[in-house]
Amino acid sequence: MRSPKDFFRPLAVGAPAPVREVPFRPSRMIHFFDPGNEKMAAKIPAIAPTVDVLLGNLEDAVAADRKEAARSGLVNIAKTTDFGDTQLWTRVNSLDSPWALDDLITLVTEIGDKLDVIMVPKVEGAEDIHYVDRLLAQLEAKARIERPILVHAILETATGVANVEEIAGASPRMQGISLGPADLAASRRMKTTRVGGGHPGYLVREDPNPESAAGEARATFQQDLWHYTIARMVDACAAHGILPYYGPFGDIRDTVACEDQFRNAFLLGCVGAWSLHPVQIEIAKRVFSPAPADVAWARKVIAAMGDGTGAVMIDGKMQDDATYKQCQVVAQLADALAARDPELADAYAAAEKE
Ligand SMILES: CC(=O)SCCNC(=O)CCNC(=O)[C@H](O)C(C)(C)COP(=O)(O)OP(=O)(O)OC[C@H]1O[C@@H](n2cnc3c(N)ncnc32)[C@H](O)[C@@H]1OP(=O)(O)O
Ligand SMILES: CC(=O)C(=O)O
Ligand SMILES: [Mg+2]
Repeated sequence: MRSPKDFFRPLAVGAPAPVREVPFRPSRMIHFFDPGNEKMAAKIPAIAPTVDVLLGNLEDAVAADRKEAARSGLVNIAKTTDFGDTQLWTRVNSLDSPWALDDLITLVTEIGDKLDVIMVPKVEGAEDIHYVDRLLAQLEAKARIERPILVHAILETATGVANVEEIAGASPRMQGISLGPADLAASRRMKTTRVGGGHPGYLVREDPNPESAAGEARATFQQDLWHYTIARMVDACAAHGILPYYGPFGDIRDTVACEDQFRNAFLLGCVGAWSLHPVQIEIAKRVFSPAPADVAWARKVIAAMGDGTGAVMIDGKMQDDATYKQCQVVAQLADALAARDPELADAYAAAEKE
């Protein structure tokens, strides 16, 4: 294990210095597209200003015989598109695949200056991040990249979940972690056949009422299959100063359940989710932007609390140091999003005047 003193030393001569803090950049939706699919790729310049992150996907959902087309398509799009202040990420193939090495070599040397984050699938432990970390440093040095490319891990194997804390802290490059519910379900041998979301069979049932007739219907309540993993991922990320994300919701037509799943993740601490289809962009934007009324309330509490100590009553609710800190989380997120999103800035300003 490296000495803590060496943690922030570049891993190759000529590589840029690692970041000491992960910059918070809005990333409410990570919009996936297949760069080798001409129809999808043609839409990217128009989609770019509407999303926080565009991600050129090279892994699952790209057929084996289209891997090279996806890789070269991404190089071409990155070189020819003006992304404004929208981030460009990629998801490379898994480290045990025949494509991962060429993905990393090609992308960093050709478009490394355009890439903000590389998402690594099926990360199982710190050793996977260490491998990518050193290789990226060598490639950055070779390509004379001036700022480090960050790394995002997908949590999608049982072993990865067991090691999530060490993954989160494996490198100063670690930007965040996304839940990968589809591969994780397979890895855990769950008996689902979906990409994220709930399942009607995973439920609790109210107790029988001894006063009622036998056979009377008893209410059931569907439970969240992902609660444990998301909460664990959020804690690991918060402990290491990196960002947690819900991943994909595969039932594209069920926009209501998608919104619910995204909101559960938002309330538990996630900063964004993946959009697989254009219809999911607005859902993520709505859910991962704090509601104007909540922001106005947070600012009211902060103003009333002064230095944050003591206890006060506001509208019948006790406020103290801990609610003050929660309100700061909401207000700081709102400030960061409003700086990027003028419509949201207007909505926040209007709510404060009410
Ligand atoms: C478990 C995981 O790993 S999840 C991550 C991997 N999966 C992905 O990345 C999937 C990305 N999304 C997709 O491939 C597609 O959205 C699909 C296959 C789910 C649905 O695609 P379609 O059947 O074409 O959907 P639909 O007909 O509604 O598309 C409408 C239009 O939006 C376009 N479109 C669909 N998805 C996207 C996208 N993600 N980005 C940009 N444009 C898109 C389509 O090309 C189509 O264009 P057209 O009107 O010019 O024909
Ligand atoms: C996100 C992803 O890759 C999965 O759910 O498997
Ligand atoms: Mg997966």
